[in-house]
Amino acid sequence: MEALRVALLGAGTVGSGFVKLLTAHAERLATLGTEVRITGILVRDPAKPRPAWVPTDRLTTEADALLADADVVVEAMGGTGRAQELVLAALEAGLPVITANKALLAEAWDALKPHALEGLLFYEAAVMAGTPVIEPLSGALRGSSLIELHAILNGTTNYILGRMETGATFQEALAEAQAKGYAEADPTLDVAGIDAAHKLAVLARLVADPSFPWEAVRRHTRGIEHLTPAVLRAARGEGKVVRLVASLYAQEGRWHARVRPVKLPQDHPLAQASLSQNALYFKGDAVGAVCIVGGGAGSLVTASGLLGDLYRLLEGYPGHPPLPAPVPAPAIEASRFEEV
Ligand SMILES: NC(=O)C1=CN([C@@H]2O[C@H](COP(=O)(O)OP(=O)(O)OC[C@H]3O[C@@H](n4cnc5c(N)ncnc54)[C@H](OP(=O)(O)O)[C@@H]3O)[C@@H](O)[C@H]2O)C=CC1
Ligand SMILES: N[C@@H](CC=O)C(=O)O
Repeated sequence: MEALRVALLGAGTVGSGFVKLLTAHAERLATLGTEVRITGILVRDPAKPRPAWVPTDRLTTEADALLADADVVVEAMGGTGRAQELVLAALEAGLPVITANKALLAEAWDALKPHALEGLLFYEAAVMAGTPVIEPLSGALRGSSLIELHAILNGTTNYILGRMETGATFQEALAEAQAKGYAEADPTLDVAGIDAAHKLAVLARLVADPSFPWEAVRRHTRGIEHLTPAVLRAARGEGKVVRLVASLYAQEGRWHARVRPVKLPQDHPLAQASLSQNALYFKGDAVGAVCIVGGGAGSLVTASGLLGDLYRLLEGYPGHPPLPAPVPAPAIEASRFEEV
């Protein structure tokens, strides 16, 4: 049986979940004729306590040696600093990279895009965790041109808003989301809308424009820091819920991206996403409306997306390709939501 050497970058919430799932899938993976072996796990502090199933003898701080001994890199470190250096080094050496890091994908796209076009970059877990959106948007839904897309893309803020509706304060709800492993290492990225904006930038390159600039999303991003239980109660009184919604729509002949809290009718498809769940509403010219709802954050939910990509790689499929060319912005008025 062939061996596939995996270099895992990170053993935090997502990385440790990946180790657990990979172990559970060892036999099924072997039926594909490959023994998948984690050769090392890059961390900052090997002495930190880890879940029992993380093999502490494989923890390392030696990134170069780890990459030199790998067939594939699974990146669950986060950030745009060291993660960017290592991911680019791996890609430039021709190694496939599976990543959950939407900040990197959003902000370092110019450097990553040529490798994505080569089929080396797999990133299902980066948007809506293990709930599939990258694969349908870069595959089956290419048969339709985008009319508009609206999505709840951040589990932490959706959890906070849901918990505030049932009596928690903002700070209590945020602390719970952190304890459950939903929040970013810096939770400002969640509550200020930046994490949702990162994910929207990733989606925009799959459905609107392969070079959609990160800055065009970031400068139209607002978070949920100003929301209070009283605001959420008032919305309920109108039959609405307040949610952080990321939108991509056409106006005056070009694509626009927005992330902001809006009032949604309680029966809107996006409002079906509860607590840490996410939801995506895609309207295409031929397929019509498609809605995908599921887990959007957390250890195993995200690790499932990483492992799904590993299966994709082992089955011989390339990574997720951006659009080959921009989709013309249609002259159709998009849905409007009331901002809060
Ligand atoms: N949490 C979630 O629900 C989801 C997270 N993601 C993404 O997955 C990635 C990881 O998130 P998460 O697991 O929550 O983050 P954590 O902070 O829990 O884990 C990060 C891991 O990376 C290691 N690490 C970070 N920086 C360095 C560095 N410079 N050198 C070596 N090791 C480093 C840390 O080491 P050490 O343990 O020693 O500190 C830790 O093991 C991020 O990109 C995040 O956005 C995506 C979807 C969902
Ligand atoms: N912090 C993120 C984690 C998943 O991407 C979120 O809350 O959605």
